[in-house]
Amino acid sequence: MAKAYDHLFKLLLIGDSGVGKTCLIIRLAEDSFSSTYISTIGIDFKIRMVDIDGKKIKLQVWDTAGQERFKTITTAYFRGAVGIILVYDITDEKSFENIQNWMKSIKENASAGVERLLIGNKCDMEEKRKVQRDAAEKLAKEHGIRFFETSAKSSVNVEEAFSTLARDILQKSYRKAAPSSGQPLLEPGPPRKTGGKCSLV
Ligand SMILES: Nc1nc2c(ncn2[C@@H]2O[C@H](COP(=O)(O)OP(=O)(O)OP(=O)(O)O)[C@@H](O)[C@H]2O)c(=O)[nH]1
Repeated sequence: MAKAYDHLFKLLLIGDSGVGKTCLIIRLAEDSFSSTYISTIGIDFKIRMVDIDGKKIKLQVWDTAGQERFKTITTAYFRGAVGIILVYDITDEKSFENIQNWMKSIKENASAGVERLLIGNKCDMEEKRKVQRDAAEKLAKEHGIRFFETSAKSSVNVEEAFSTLARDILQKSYRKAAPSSGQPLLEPGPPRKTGGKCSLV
């Protein structure tokens, strides 16, 4: 029987409580949204298949609890992830400031070559914006990672963010498999600058 997928990528979403991690995963896996807030207890995951450059990728997306009291449990899952998405809420300055702490936590707990991506969620709430796009772009650049503004509610950039991360991981795995060539074996993905535009801005 043919294998159902070519690669399995374990991804992890981290960020303060209430920024929309669960909603982003539900948008990705089920294409739905609920405004009822049920804080995640511990950790959970959902599956989504994506097709990247003709490869079937099974994304196993882990949802962590943002609350401080679950930190010991959630950081234990960092090590197994090949990709980590750091999420803040564009209407919540504190959640953006805390991205630095989440970065530190990745350094302390995740595997060395883990691929990271920054998301500013809730970009449908432009009138309540507290975090300017420029500031987030600058932070992403400093860390050499990509940045997207998303809305789990309005389904803006959610697919794009996850697909881009999956593509970057895939490219990296091919480079690793053929280190002597120094070239990716697949077509290169989009340019490495920060990407994504909240179309509702
Ligand atoms: N307007 C708007 N609200 C959102 C969006 N994403 C999430 N929310 C709302 O924000 C609240 C928190 O969302 P969750 O996805 O539960 O947040 P979380 O980051 O998983 O929170 P913890 O589980 O406590 O870590 C809920 O009321 C959601 O409906 C979005 O893109 N736009």
